[in-house]
Amino acid sequence: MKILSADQTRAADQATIKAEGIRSDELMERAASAFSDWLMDRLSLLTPHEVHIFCGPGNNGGDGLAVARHLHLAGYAVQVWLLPADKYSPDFTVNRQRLPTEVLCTHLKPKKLPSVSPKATVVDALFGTGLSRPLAGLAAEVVEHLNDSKATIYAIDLPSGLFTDAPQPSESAVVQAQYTVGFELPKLAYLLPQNARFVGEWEVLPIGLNTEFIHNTDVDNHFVNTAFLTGRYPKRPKFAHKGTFGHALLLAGSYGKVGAAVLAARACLHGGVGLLTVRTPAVGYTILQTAVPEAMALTDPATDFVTELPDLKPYAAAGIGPGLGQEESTANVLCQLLRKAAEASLALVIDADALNILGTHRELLDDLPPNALLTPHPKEFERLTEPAHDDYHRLELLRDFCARHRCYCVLKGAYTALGTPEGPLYFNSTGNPGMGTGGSGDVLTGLLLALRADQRLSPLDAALLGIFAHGRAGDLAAQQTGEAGLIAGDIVRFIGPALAELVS
Ligand SMILES: NC(=O)C1=CN([C@@H]2O[C@H](COP(=O)(O)OP(=O)(O)OC[C@H]3O[C@@H](n4cnc5c(N)ncnc54)[C@H](O)[C@@H]3O)[C@@H](O)[C@H]2O)[C@@H](O)CC1
Ligand SMILES: [K+]
Repeated sequence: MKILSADQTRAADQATIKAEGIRSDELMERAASAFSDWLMDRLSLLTPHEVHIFCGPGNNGGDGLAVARHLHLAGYAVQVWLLPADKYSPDFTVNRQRLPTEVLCTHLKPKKLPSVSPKATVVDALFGTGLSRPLAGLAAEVVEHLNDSKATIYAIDLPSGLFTDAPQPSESAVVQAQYTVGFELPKLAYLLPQNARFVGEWEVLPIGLNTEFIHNTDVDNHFVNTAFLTGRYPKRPKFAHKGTFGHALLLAGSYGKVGAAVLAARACLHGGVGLLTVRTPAVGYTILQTAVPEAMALTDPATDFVTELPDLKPYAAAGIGPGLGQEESTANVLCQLLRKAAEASLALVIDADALNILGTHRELLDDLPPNALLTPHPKEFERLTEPAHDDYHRLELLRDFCARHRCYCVLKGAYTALGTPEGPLYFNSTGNPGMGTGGSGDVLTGLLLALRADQRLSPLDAALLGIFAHGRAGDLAAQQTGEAGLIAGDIVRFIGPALAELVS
């Protein structure tokens, strides 16, 4: 799914209105009735509900007024509260006139705000994508009042006070919604950790925005769901052989961290690789041969950490990092690998300690071969770039980093973001908090290594599929283990089923 900016959303509205020959209030009616149906599915008519709808002067307020009418006609006890303004949008005015006279509709006054019980349902329709500056005065007072009320707040399109595409000043007033319900496509603001306490859970409802306009619009950000991946992971051909799926080399493990190599190796095998060879220090030999008999062990001469790069000729892809340690001779191995990878046409996946080595030897970043795939979490990423002021800044750093080094970079988080050399970012939709557990990243590295070795997949598709399947495997595993009980090995067990769902 494309993620549109506020300006692009406005243009999509206009394109829809023009293409279908409808009035703008008819499009608003679609949005309002979709929201009302969604809300009424959650509110039972049997329990009396105090529903307060707070409306601003623009089309977000217009949506709120139309929702008030729908709920009233369905039998809910609704009260509307209007934010006074010099000017109201035309569609606000249309819906103000359409509101049945029995619905109580009151202008808000400073220092005399209505009492809202903690049991009440509040619809926040103060401001949406038209917010042009942080809230102040009465609007800010209303927002603080709603946040203090402890009522359940449902925000239409955006929690009021939150910008669509940029950070707002840290002290500004923003509604803390339990649910945010948008239209047609998700917004960037929904996906960032710093906005989680405002956005709450979110959902988007279809309202039939013009598909041709959306198709022809170039965007900076995409949201990756199952539909987005359709056609990217082909069925394994009947006459396929080990070569089709590639021979991967995994450089991983050091004394005390051979488990990371085991997890990555298992994930790689379950990710469908043709052949896997693992380079570990000698201390890993017995462990690996016992725990992962399907992999070949290519033991380093040193006992406790990897010191020598093997011949790269046999391999289609190499993964380096899980449990590797940061010894100087290991750093040399990484350095040689980077220098030789391009010549050997080797796809690279770089994780964990290999990223930390890059962080302390930043000059090595200039040697990254084209299309290398890096998988840092935010702290590791900042070691490669600079500290970010906020989540939006971090995404800009990601975009710049990938463009400068012609690489793919997976910034791990709740909505993991994939940066690409071409510029667009791709936000993943699978995964759960149970996956914040030791070894989860090693599993991702192994899976990505398998998909980068698969000769049928482009670097972009391999990365998108791997990130999505990793999260989905975690979701499938959590259904059995619960989130707290989930360990990295459980994710591995569900890689196969997660990938199977993506075959198309
Ligand atoms: N495709 C869509 O997404 C659709 C969107 N609609 C709704 O339309 C909304 C956008 O409507 P608008 O563009 O009218 O914008 P808003 O309703 O978000 O707000 C615009 C109004 O607020 C004022 N304003 C902006 N910042 C302010 C501030 N800090 N303090 C006080 N006043 C401020 C502006 O002067 C203007 O009057 C969306 O968020 C959505 O709810 C729907 O009606 C139709 C379909
Ligand atoms: K709102």
